Amino acid sequence: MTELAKLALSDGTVFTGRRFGAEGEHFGEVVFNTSMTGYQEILTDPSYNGQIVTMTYPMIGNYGVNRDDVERDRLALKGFVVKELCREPSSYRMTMTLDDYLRENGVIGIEGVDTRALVRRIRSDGAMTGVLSTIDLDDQSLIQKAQQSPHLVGQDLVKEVMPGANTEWNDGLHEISQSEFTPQASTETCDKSYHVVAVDYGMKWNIPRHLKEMGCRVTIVPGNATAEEILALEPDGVFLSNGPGDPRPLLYAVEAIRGLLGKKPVFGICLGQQLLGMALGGEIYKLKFGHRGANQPVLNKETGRVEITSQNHGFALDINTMPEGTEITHINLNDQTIEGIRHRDLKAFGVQYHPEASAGPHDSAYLFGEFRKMMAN
Ligand SMILES: NC(=O)CC[C@H](N)C(=O)O
Repeated sequence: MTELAKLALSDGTVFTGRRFGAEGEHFGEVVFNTSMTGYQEILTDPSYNGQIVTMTYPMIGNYGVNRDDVERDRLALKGFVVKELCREPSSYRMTMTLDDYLRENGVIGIEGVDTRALVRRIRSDGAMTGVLSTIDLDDQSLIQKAQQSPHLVGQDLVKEVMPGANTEWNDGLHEISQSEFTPQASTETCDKSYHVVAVDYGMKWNIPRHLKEMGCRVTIVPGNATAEEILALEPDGVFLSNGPGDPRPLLYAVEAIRGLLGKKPVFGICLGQQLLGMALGGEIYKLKFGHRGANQPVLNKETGRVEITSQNHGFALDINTMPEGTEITHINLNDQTIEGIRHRDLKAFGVQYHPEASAGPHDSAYLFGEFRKMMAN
């Protein structure tokens, strides 16, 4: 059994490292995440379907993995790249090492990569396709595969991660997040048990946990549910989830959202916001290398406050295409891109970042409360 692994990029760069996790070969869009912790939440976030994720923090795996910090029961990402894997993790919550976790879940890991050099390539040339392999270690062959692999743009990656049927969601937030840092949403109890239908394009579970914690009844429906199917459930509000890939091919979702606008309050997060923006008439473009991390500064234009946010996206709404009636409520302070929109008359709003955190700061958890207020009025 070989211990080596290689990551080849479509620009011809090859990184050699040591294998951990599963063996095999996968292609994906190579992206980077700047979070210092939260690797288990990142690994289980379905929005990484189709991507090979590089962690910029130099040591990963030091607290192992546990049963609770999961955003889904399946790993959708295509590979995991780290500078140094911690082989002697320690945490009272730990049930397994990261190495074993990736092996059990069939995800290839590579360690010993100069992640700073890799990130500089992605930052200067933009996100690109790569191939991660433990079975083919021939540079030229891997580069060729990276160049011939399909690009993530234009593909519907939601259909691979969305659920097949409706389900009820019953879990609140984990006890560990109920400390002195308790998210504001959980302190806002509903005066009545609002029924939220959550459209699942690959939803992170901390979102329905927040809604449940607030006292809502939560029904999860597949990402391809029609407006009629959603309205038949008689929701008080509709939530549009995060999800993987390019939003532009997801015309079935845009059509469903158009059928809901003006009839029910709508709240979207990340992909959900992008689809909401498209339904309102806005256009999407691909960012050069995206925002992925747990400390992205966002200006709330209404309050003037800066929220430190958790993010994971490679596409964005084009600020110049947002139609009349749609306000830009939040702006990214690093690159001035759209981070939040609202249409008052249609009772719809969305954010590009992740108020559910997991992992990340809880500055924006108030947005779940905003959704509750919208359902109340
Ligand atoms: N986390 C998400 O919902 C990501 C949205 C979309 N797939 C993007 O990359 O921009």
